[in-house]
Amino acid sequence: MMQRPALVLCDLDGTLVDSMADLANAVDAMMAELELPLCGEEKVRHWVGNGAERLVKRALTNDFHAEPDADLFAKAFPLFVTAYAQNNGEHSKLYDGVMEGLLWLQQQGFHLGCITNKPEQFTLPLLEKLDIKRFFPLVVSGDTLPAKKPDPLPLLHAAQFFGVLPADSLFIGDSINDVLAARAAGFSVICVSYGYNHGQDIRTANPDSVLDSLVELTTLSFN
Ligand SMILES: O=C(O)COP(=O)(O)O
Ligand SMILES: [Mg+2]
Repeated sequence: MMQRPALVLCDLDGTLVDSMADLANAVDAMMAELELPLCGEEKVRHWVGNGAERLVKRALTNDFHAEPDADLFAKAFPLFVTAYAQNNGEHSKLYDGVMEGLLWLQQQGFHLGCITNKPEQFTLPLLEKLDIKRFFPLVVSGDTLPAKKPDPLPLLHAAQFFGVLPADSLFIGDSINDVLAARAAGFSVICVSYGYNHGQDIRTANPDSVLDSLVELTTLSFN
């Protein structure tokens, strides 16, 4: 049984929102403009999770870790930003159970925040469009602070913002980056089974618990 948290932070892409179609379309709009081979949703799905710059680098190199030519990246990145600014939210939707889960978290009286590696210019319109911005008094995006997940900084910042100890805090995410950030920050961590974890089963990252839907939050019992 998990200790009752005072603060619950939620990841965005792959946890609350299925944003894959829009992300993949924006990546492929960039690739098309560069006259490079299109990537498609299946590859892009495995590349999401470390922010927009890393996503673009993975697309340009067709590799998870490689660095593209600096001039190519400098040309490509603004193309991605323009394309995603245009289609952000077009085909993105909340996963089943998210609204019920968020309403329950709110009813419990937990402090709530959203911590994403997505750049702020995309995060805020997407939260607004899907009508979930209202749940989160604090939103920390990938470029809000000097470091993003898997660095613990955004989580520690949120704990400090609300005046809550990390030991009384819970992170809900979908990827190894979320688990690593939560562990480094001293948070508990619950993961969803359906998100984007670079093609790996999130159970291999050993979160405290795995849920198939956020509606299952309503059945958790806390100490
Ligand atoms: O933009 C990304 O790489 C993923 O964002 P997330 O942290 O909301 O999953
Ligand atoms: Mg995610």
